[in-house]
Amino acid sequence: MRLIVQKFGGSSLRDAESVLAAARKAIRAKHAGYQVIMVVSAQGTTTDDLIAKAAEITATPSPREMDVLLATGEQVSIALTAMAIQELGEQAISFTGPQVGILTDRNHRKARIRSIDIRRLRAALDAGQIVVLAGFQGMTDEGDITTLGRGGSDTTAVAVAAAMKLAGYDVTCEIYTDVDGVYTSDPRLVPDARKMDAISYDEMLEMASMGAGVMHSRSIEFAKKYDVPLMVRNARSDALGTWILPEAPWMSEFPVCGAALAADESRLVLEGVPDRPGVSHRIFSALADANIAVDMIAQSVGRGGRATIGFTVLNSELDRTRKILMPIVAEMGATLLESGRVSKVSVVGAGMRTLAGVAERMFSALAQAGINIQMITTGDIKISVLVEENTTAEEWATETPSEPTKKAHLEARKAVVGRRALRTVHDAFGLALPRKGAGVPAEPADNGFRPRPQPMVVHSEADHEAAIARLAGMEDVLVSGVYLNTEQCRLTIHDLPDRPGNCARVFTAVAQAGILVDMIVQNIVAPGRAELSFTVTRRDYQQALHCTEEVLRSIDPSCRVVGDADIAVLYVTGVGMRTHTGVARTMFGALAARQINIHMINTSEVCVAVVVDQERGAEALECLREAFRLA
Ligand SMILES: Nc1ncnc2c1ncn2[C@@H]1O[C@H](COP(=O)(O)OP(=O)(O)O)[C@@H](O)[C@H]1O
Ligand SMILES: N[C@@H](CC(=O)OP(=O)(O)O)C(=O)O
Repeated sequence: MRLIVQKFGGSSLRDAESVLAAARKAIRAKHAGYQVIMVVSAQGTTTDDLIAKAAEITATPSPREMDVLLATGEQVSIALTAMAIQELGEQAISFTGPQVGILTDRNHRKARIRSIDIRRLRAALDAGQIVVLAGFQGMTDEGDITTLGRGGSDTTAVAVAAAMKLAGYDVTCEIYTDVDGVYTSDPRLVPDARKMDAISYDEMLEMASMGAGVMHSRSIEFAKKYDVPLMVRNARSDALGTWILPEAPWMSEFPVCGAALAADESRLVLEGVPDRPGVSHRIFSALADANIAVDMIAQSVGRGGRATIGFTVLNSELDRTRKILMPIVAEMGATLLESGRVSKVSVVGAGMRTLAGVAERMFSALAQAGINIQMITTGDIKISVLVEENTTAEEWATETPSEPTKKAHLEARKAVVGRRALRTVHDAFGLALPRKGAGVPAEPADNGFRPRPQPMVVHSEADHEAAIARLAGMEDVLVSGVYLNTEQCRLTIHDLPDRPGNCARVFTAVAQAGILVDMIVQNIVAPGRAELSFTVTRRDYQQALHCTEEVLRSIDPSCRVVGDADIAVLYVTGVGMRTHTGVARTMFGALAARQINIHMINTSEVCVAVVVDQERGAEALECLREAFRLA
């Protein structure tokens, strides 16, 4: 049986008229021959309003009671939506998450789904009902209500779609929102952003985790893991939206497919950390134990037995992070420093793996716009930079919109430097121009429904079986591989003056020599001085050293580059690598247990990479395979 799961976000359920419009879409799908499950969020800004109500009572609400409170928003929506469908003459039934057995762990406010019991959903569908299910919520084994983290209704929708797919349904999942699809950047912040026709799971995963709030990143993990056909589209039109697909060859033709801004992170710097095995593990496992996801990590190359580690966490986790790290920092004889407000701007694209010059283009554009970069990290298919927000309250006060707006969108508007940086990189990569995948005029809607283009990656039977076996722990992390690369060499520039344009000059010189740079880590290690490390292939090593030395002479003769040809890079790949705090913990823990020192770290949603001494590379590979139970 063909089943469609339609998720409607709060922005598409603001008022009675939009609830009725959503109901009509579901009815139309049913009349087109589909069974329909609607997953709905709380109306408009309800969740923000509920959080504000709690804040009027207490600054430290109990997480359990917060979940009881927040889950009410979605309960209002399911009842109203079911009534709307009935009013329009169709049968509908509403369910909360607990009513259909959405079981989660006990992490209130950011619970992860463990399993879904689809029996009640199936019975209602078989009885001809349109099912209206509350997004964002579940319950623990003990029957306590939990919520899945902000934006979590997307995850409910895709998880339900995945569960139904594994039960044999032919499923498509549509995410209805207030824009036409996934754009090259947030269209509220970049007016000339373009709608994409398709984007790969990995690209969307990185975009979402880098701040593209149109999708909840964990929902993409499910879609990728269970190969759920997924389209983001507009609740107010029939135009085809954006397919989220397995990667297709044409996607690598462009170095960058999109750019994103995150304005809700804080940067912390640990200075004078002992440079020895186990230290990263000690720090990041303490945060992982408290379920704090660390975003960018830039660990500088140690000097004199001490290293600097810079990293970012969500603003909402700052106090907890500080509290956890204080005793550890004191014990290590290190110092914990905090930056002021920062914004993170990232570019994402599958083509980055093979096309040279992406870093150069990004950094040059920012330098030309006079924007200084505080920190840089790269992933397999993304580059992120951190910029300082030095704006005054008056600068952003004028930006406050008149209509009720989600707090997350207001935060992004306050990021004056971040927005300027976002537009700058969007322009630098020509993302506003028509191109394959983002520029073909919208096709006429085919009654609003259209099967997904053929997946370009064929999944083996074994993958399928493995996926089914994992349904019991639906949101358990899926580490798919560990790889060793001994063909990379590292270059480190010490004491690079921290001024706009210096990174750009280094990477321009390297790109002009046609050299592809892999990992990049930049960190401010002393006032006014940055440390910049990057890796290139062995073949390009001598030439990269030579051009870097040359360009440094013109930047500042006192700074120098040090090369290391005896390194090994280890990559752990999969989905949800960053948000599942346990991945970094397992990885750093396994290396620490073998006394293998980590020289560089890079994290992204699809890959965690570390640099170790080459002579320990094979051993590190073996111990990580063991740690992640990979044959
Ligand atoms: N790359 C992007 N493409 C489209 N929209 C984006 C992107 N990045 C951020 N957004 C923002 O996401 C918003 C939709 O998310 P949200 O307001 O949470 O909707 P919903 O209530 O439907 O979940 C859009 O209005 C847009 O401003
Ligand atoms: N209502 C929840 C869950 C959600 O997913 O909402 P939306 O689909 O409107 O982003 C929130 O605001 O976080």
